[in-house]
Amino acid sequence: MRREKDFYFYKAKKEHYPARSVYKLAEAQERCRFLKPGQRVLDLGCHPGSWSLYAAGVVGAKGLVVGIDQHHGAELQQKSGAEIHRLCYDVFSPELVPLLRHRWPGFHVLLSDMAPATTGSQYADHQQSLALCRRALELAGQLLHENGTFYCKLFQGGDCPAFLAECKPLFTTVRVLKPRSSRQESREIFVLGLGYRRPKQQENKE
Ligand SMILES: C[S@@+](CC[C@H](N)C(=O)[O-])C[C@H]1O[C@@H](n2cnc3c(N)ncnc32)[C@H](O)[C@@H]1O
Repeated sequence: MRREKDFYFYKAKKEHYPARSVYKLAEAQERCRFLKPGQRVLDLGCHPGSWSLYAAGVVGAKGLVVGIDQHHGAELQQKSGAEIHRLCYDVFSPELVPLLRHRWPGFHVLLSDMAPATTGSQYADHQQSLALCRRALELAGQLLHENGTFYCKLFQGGDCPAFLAECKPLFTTVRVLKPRSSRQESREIFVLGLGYRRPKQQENKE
């Protein structure tokens, strides 16, 4: 689908972000203030790097951003903010969690802007997006600190309520956001989980 260069495209260019998608995180942050100085942030599907750059600016020099994407990306140009580590992995790789756990003691915020390659079938795109969201939620269970935040893109479809029902017991608050910068015709929405609560069973196992 051909994309019009709109207000957010030019704003991103002016503000030196590689993609207009940055405002889908920035708007959520302006509304809910979940990114805080000093936090460690895991950014799934980070390429080309706008969310990582934005998060690095908010968490600042004492924080850290780890971006994961199946595509290699060019080094990000940063003037200040947290150090950004980019790792080239498929999020379904079994090596990912041991590697992250070895290098960092968990994360305060897990972001996922992961999107499947769209097929033209709304049903197939929804199911593939849902698989990525479920993997992000699974990784949250393994890597997110108690009381942490989850912010995840989902292509809408019939199984949205089921996914929200899976999120609800794991967070104090679950909200669905549709930022203004997300195109009206796009089926994407964003699920925000605040206050991660590790399930009791999992607590006992660890
Ligand atoms: C919309 S882009 C992310 C844009 C990014 N948030 C930014 O602002 O620059 C979606 C990304 O998800 C990545 N992705 C999709 N499936 C993935 C997977 N299984 N593992 C890792 N990355 C994946 C894609 O490679 C793509 O770069």
